[in-house]
Amino acid sequence: MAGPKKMIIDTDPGIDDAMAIFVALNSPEVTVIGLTTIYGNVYTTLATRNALHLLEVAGRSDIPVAEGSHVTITQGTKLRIADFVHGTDGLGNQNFPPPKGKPIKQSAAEFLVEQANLYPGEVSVVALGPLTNIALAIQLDSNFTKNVGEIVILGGAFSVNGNVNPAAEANIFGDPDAADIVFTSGANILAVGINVTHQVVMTDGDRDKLAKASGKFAEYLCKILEVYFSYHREAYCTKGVYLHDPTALLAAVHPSLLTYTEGAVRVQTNGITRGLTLFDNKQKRFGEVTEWSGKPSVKVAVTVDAPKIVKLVMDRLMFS
Ligand SMILES: O=c1[nH]cnc2c1ncn2[C@@H]1O[C@H](CO)[C@@H](O)[C@H]1O
Repeated sequence: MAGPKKMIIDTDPGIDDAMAIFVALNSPEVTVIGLTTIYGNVYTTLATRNALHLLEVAGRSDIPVAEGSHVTITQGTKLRIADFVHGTDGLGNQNFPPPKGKPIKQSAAEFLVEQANLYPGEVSVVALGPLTNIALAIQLDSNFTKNVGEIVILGGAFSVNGNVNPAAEANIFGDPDAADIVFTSGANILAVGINVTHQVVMTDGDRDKLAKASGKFAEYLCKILEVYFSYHREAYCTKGVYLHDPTALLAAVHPSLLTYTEGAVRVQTNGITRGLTLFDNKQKRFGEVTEWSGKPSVKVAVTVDAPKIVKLVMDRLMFS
């Protein structure tokens, strides 16, 4: 029998990132072998600080944190930071003390390449932010796409509106050029877009249950969740929050909870639809060569067993 799946979480914590990291740390099916950091919900420096902090909260400072890129793959420095979703500190404006730990010397891309080389075919990368680090790993080592077991991407809006604007989902919008490199790289990819994660909602009632639980993850999350809930009330008029990152994480742990389709995905890199993810469903055999022709297929999630995902998230956050 194979042991637990080795997992690297590329993350921009982020309130739903914190939930996903805690779920992973409480999932016996996986061993988290490292966190790599990226901008998105916060700038990369703060993402690193938050990643170290969350591991300290969990009592898992043994897990290495490798800092990722501070700029996009095209050296862009005008980043879109979603602090209005997560608070200016990324973790619900709680002013937590700085972590004691430090990131390792390797960059995120170097760490990803090293671990994929060390355990060929065994490492699952769960990418919860813009895809810059993953694209850098692909550029750093031409064998990375073969060595990495799978890349589960939280990102894209497949046949639905985005959440940055009608075209684009936040993680893909964060670095569309990197996303296009990753989607066309030939790696074993599963994309979990907001067409799926918007079906997975933690309700106000679930949050009340979490508040009554005594586990350390539940206790911590109840301190930081309010900012995320109030953003959803205002932006979406929902009585609850979307479980984006935990859903992608659990897609790596229990793939049978989702269904998916396969085909090439390209990302629009400029214009008003910058960040748009476009999937070729192969229902038409095009007479001409297109920008999708000959590109490797990826898996794109289509349906999700939302009640089971919510239950797993709740169980793993309440009993810790
Ligand atoms: O409305 C939004 N704008 C920007 N980012 C968002 C929004 N809602 C959630 N996220 C963040 O982006 C990823 C999903 O697209 C999630 O990681 C979530 O934390």
